[in-house]
Amino acid sequence: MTALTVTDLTVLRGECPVVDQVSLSLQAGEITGLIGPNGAGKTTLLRAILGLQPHSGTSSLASLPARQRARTAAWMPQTREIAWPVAVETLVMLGRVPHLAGGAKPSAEDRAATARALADMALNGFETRAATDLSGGEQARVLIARVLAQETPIILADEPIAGLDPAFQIATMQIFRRLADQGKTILAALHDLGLAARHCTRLLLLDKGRLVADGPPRDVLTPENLHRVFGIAAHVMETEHGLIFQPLEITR
Ligand SMILES: Nc1ncnc2c1ncn2[C@@H]1O[C@H](COP(=O)(O)OP(=O)(O)OP(=O)(O)O)[C@@H](O)[C@H]1O
Repeated sequence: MTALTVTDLTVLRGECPVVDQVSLSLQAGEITGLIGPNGAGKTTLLRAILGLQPHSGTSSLASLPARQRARTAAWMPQTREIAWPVAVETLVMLGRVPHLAGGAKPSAEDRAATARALADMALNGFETRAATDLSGGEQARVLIARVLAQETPIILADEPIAGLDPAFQIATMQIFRRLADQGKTILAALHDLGLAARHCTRLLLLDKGRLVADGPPRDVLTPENLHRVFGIAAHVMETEHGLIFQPLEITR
């Protein structure tokens, strides 16, 4: 089942397209990594897909009314600023806002979804702590928990594992995988090509705003693409643990 359709999406900064006629569709059950070098347009593309960025072309998500969009897609931005010393549980509960009728108090289901999300990110015991007092990685886990609590069919995340230690990076990718196996659709911008290779079912490779490759990780992480787009060579190997990717050297 198609969960998201994007057609000819273009974002201009001045005269210059930073997202250039991107078309794609994502299916339910896919965990897709959006990869590309710094400045390739990953954040801009995700924001345009969500309707947060002026664009031409169409995104099936951007065209939804705001409340329906918030019930359809959860968004984890790259900037992780938590402005207020709000309790962790309260912050995660904010993910339930799209599900509440105006002015309504959280229901038992809202509390259960919040508890599940806190447990998924190993935040039991953190509930009453001020989110601003946590470490950077702990704050990232709180913000992922808020996304999980939203329980939307689609999750868009910009560098969700940046700043997490290796165990939480793997745990987060495994949670995304579990959600995809339940029929949800995950699109995450990722710089760690090793985790992208191992955990994503599909990779979208963006270069200078253009989608230059789209397919299973082994078909996208080719020596040609790695040299042309990232300027690196890497060791890519099928193993019993899945595809292993190790960057080796700069090629230009
Ligand atoms: N507010 C802005 N004004 C002008 N140009 C911008 C603005 N935000 C981003 N850009 C430019 O748009 C291009 C794409 O930026 P974007 O943040 O989407 O890239 P990215 O692939 O997410 O990069 P990174 O991996 O470094 O996070 C870059 O050249 C960037 O300099």
